[in-house]
Amino acid sequence: MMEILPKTFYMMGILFFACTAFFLLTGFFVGVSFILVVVGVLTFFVIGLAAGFLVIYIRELISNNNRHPVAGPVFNLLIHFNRLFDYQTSLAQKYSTYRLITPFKSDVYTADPVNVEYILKTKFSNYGKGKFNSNLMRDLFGDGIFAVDGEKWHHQRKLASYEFSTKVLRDFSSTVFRTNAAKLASDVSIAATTKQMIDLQDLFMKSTLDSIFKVGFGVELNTLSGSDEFSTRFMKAFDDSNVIVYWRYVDLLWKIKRFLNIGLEADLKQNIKVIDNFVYELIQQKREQMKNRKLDRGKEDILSRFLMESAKDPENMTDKYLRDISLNFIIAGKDTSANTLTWFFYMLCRHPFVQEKIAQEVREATEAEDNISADEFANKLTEAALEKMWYLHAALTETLRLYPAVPVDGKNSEEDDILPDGFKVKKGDGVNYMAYAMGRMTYIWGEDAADFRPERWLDNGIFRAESSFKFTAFQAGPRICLGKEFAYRQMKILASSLLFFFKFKLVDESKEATYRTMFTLHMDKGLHLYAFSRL
Ligand code: HEM
Repeated sequence: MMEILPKTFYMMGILFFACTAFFLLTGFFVGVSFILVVVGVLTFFVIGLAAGFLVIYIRELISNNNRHPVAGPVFNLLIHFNRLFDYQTSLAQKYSTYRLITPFKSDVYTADPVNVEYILKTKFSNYGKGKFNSNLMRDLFGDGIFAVDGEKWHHQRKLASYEFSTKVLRDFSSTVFRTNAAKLASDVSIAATTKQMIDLQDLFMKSTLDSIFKVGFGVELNTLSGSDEFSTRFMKAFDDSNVIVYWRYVDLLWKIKRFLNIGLEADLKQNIKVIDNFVYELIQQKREQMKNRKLDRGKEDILSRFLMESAKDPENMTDKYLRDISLNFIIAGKDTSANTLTWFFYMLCRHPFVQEKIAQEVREATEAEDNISADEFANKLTEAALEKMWYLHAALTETLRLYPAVPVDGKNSEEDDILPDGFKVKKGDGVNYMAYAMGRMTYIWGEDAADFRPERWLDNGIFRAESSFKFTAFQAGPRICLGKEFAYRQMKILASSLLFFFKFKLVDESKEATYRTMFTLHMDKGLHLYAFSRL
């Protein structure tokens, strides 16, 4: 019955379409206007498609094919786009793993740590980014580490892993973070003295962009000082592209719009031009630096390492490939840490007791005096001092549990498979793990899952990590985030500098913060605060 039903509907659809075409053509010959004919044909075409999809949907809904429960059609994502991650959370409360039906395949969404471990580690080779994700991301991410699998991923991962593990990079990055933390504290100090409102998200974005340029590419950017219009344009183009490319997941017509160069796709093209100019200029500058041996740190930054590789293998490591690699590192290094810090300060304003506790911990760990300057204080943020800040570490982790910088992450199934929960996945299905929803599940974190409680991460005052398949903010398995340690160090240095000198309050306590739906969990319209000097 199940096989006959859709075939009958398809036949009816074809018959319906043929009759329509016949009548419209007849109408055309007897003098009905061409526009009417086109509109008529298009209308019936859309109705035909909708009927076809309805058949597929009903079939998936009622068939008992040992597949995950159907939570709805993929169009539900479009309806709930502005609150997408909360919509996914509400579904995950009903089913730990569920499916959304698209016209061509199923998209599986899971919040089950056992399935997550299977996808990200046990059967890693079956769950890559896949063609679907790569095609969608390619215009912006190109062949960078976030968008590729196989040989290209291996190559980039290997070179970057080596770079991240060196002590030189670690020491140099700490120095850069301290310098930027002192700059940030000075900026906030001016706002505190003049009682001006600040957008902390904007300041964090600038600060983390400056850091990734200096550490990753050995280039001074200084967006925090606001002097460079070129980089400000780049940041705006970059954020807007992130939103538009994410929108493609719910826009079935994006390829047609790209072909016709209309709507958001036309905007994306313009934005990518701005981004490309910026990144190619960076690569050019870097080449000059290396040629003239003006590079003070020689081989230690990530871009230099890739440029040296490209000199050995110019055919494969083209400028376009270098552009992709660099851009993916900017995405990785800028938004994730800045967004996490933003939600962290939002949580501290909502929980002033936690804010005070961290300020006290910072004071004790650094043994800093009240009259210290921002630069002197930054120098007190040594590795030893940072290591003593367990409560701060726990509060950042608690923030990432509730507000993971990458709220949902998509893979693709290469072959038919069965997940550990016993349900089937088909070749070509999307398989996503939902870090945002997982952080809110009582079946993972207990009855107080929705509460912000840094204490849940502490055992006798010492930080206790959880399984990376349960706390998935940094992904897990062979593709686990390469910058995790780097990110914690940067976030701890920036947060402790601000909390030592200032107390923060929301400008509007009554307003609940929300996100702008995109790849990263960006706070919509920024984080507007007042800072008050503590000293
Ligand atoms: C709070 C901060 C951060 C969070 C929550 C975070 C989270 C993640 C997540 C979820 C992924 C997997 C993304 C995917 O495959 O689609 C990832 C990958 C990655 N992250 Fe991070 N990240 C953070 C900071 C950083 C920083 C600062 C860097 C570098 C400077 C970095 C470098 C990378 C790289 C290179 C990958 C790709 C790994 C691979 O595919 O093998 N991350 N990160």
